[in-house]
Amino acid sequence: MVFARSYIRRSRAQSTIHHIVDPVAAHQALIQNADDFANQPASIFPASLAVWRNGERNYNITTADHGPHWRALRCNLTAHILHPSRVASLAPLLHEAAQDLVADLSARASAGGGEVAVRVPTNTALFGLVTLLCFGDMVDGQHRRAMGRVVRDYMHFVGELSPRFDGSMLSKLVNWRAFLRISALFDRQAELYRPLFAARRQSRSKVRGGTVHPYVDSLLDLRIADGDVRRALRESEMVGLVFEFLGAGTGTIAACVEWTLAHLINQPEIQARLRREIDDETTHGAMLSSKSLRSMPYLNAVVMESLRMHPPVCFILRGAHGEGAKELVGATAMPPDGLRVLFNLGDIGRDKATWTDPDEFRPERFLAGGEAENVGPLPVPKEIRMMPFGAGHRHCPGVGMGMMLIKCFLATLVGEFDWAPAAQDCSGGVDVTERNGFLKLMKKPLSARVTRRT
Ligand code: HEM
Repeated sequence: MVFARSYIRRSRAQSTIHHIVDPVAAHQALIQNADDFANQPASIFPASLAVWRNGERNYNITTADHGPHWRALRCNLTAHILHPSRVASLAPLLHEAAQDLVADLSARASAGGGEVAVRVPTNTALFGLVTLLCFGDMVDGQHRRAMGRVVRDYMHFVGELSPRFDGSMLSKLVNWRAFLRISALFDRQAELYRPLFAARRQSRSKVRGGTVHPYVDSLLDLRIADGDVRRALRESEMVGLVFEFLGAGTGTIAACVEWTLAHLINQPEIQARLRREIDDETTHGAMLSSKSLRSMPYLNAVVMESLRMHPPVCFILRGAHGEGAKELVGATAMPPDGLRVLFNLGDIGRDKATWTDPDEFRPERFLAGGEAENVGPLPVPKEIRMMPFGAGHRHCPGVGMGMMLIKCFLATLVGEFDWAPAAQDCSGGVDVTERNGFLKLMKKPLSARVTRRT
């Protein structure tokens, strides 16, 4: 009986989630008390799903505890594929992927009377690019589509499950079907990636004349400390890391592109101003270098405003320890696994005390003289005003590549097409209602009327 009562108390404390919805509290937690807020809670979804059936933990960077193992994995990513010099040299590949998307949208528009759905083709183009960055050019179309389906289904099921899952045992039992489905997807990814690991182990042929250094090569070469020895990564660890890479670099960017186009359709004067900047920077259809993409202030302002209003990752969940954390969230006890603290990135970006008319899409606020002139994609140590890429020790390592991809795709799409509402949206404008799941997506996926510019 005593055991039962203490178990109930413990599981209640563990399933309580403390919500942080304003930038000041987020700053106190993630910057001022960064060490206390450096982990994901061990027991909660999706970390709990990271345990394979054989009991081996499927660590990736997101689920690894703050410490030497996490540092080694994260440094491997940032020192190789995400190193700023490598990212800058990828401009031709990004241009190629964006041009493939233009061709795909043109074909779809011709077949669809001038109207296109944006989400699926954008995701497809991005997935092709991240697959190339991950494995090189040995993945054929069929294999790539199968991998894309697994990533998409995973995000769908996790998005469905997240709102009704609180990490408790009861919740696991109630949702056992969803757990089995997700577990089957883990098995499927392993099946799909293993032959590619083997092929890359056998031959390290140059990819695109040496411009691309596949992520998987760096994983094969990596040696991590394990007790007294240094060892190679296990295949199951590589599967988790590859899956993280493919997922992180696709849906988030596609979501931001879709949200931004929706606002540009609703506010044609902003679309026209952005197009003028693009036309001034490049001749029609020519490649934009990474330097050009960085030096277009209005493009940057449009992307920042979109990320402020609709951060593609809706929430960050942290497992917090320490007295500072307890005080900050007003908890009376510290559960053995730590406190669960959820940061709502959407609410933080629309905080009324921080932003003027936060629900208005107004890119000008990010230009010189605007209220957010100095705000960048990552918070500065002094304050947080928005945090679409997170903050603190675990901020997104893909911020540089993410910003460059979003800008490249948007500049290409706005330079190549005029964007107008689809027939169904002509009177009321595009509906920008949000749906929070694994990602913050448009509740009604964007369809638009596109006209190719000549
Ligand atoms: C628009 C694009 C992207 C957005 C909005 C985004 C957003 C985020 C956010 C909010 C986090 C959690 C940060 C935190 O806990 O403080 C995160 C983590 C992460 N992101 Fe991104 N991300 C994007 C693109 C990318 C790309 C392109 C990659 C790599 C290819 C990437 C890899 C990761 C990884 C590995 C983590 C885990 C970091 C850790 O726990 O140490 N992301 N991202």
